[in-house]
Amino acid sequence: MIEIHNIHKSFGGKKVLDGISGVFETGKINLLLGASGTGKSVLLKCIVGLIKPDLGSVTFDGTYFTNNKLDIRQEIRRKIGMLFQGSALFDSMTVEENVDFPLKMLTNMSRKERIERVNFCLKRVGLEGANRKMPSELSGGMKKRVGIARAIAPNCTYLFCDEPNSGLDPQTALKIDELIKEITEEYNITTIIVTHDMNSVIEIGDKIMFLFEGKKLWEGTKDEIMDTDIKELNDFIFANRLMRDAKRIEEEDREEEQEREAEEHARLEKNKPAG
Ligand SMILES: Nc1ncnc2c1ncn2[C@@H]1O[C@H](COP(=O)(O)OP(=O)(O)OP(=O)(O)O)[C@@H](O)[C@H]1O
Repeated sequence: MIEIHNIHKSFGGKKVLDGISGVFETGKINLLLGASGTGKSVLLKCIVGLIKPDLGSVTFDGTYFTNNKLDIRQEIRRKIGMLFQGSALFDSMTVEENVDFPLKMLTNMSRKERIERVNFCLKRVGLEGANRKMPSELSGGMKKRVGIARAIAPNCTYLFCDEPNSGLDPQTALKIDELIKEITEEYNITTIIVTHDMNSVIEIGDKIMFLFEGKKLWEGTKDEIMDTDIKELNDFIFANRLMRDAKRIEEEDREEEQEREAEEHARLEKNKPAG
């Protein structure tokens, strides 16, 4: 579990994060949702320690991270896997070398053990045998898979993904979402995904935190998100026509159900034996 408390961050007098607190649960997909420029990526970077918050703290499974001693921060960092926007593979390295990279940097594994681990991770993301390929030979979806294999290679406890779907067609995006969800549940990882994709919310969002202009305006589950009365959140969700249609259909179904129940009730009342 990751806990953040009262995170503030400004750049040159411009407030980007304004006192954000919350909990990200283990074995769950935790989404940071919000429009462009609302501070999602900055919050993610504050959590992993790439940006130092001006105020506030982050705790990983009870261990204080922000401003803690370097060796403790490094120990936590070793447990973090990152999937960057655009995959960020090393173009001059093969797939195998890309996935092996964090193992070389972060573990004392022998070469044989590392290659076994690389092969295991490639198989897990559906890329068995792609070891010798170069990133330039891969599709966008395959690159994301290599990025996921690289992120989980050192047995990460925490997984951070910055818009893992960007640039993918809807079908491939769904497959990548499902893969991240499966891996999260299988290895009991605390996963945080930055997104503005409502499809991801509906498909895999166990817990959602909605940011607006640097503030947390709402948090809840995907089943609750369609029924809030927060204007900014509704404007965000229903800017998407498919979401408006989904909401309309849900409301029509609910009305039909209520009518059916009322008719059934009236029928039972009518047929009640007198006295
Ligand atoms: N290093 C930085 N220096 C100055 N300003 C920054 C820096 N990083 C981010 N910002 C500003 O902080 C604000 C929030 O940026 P952030 O990247 O977190 O938005 P976002 O919600 O992730 O948007 P998107 O969905 O477009 O990626 C933006 O106005 C951005 O210009």
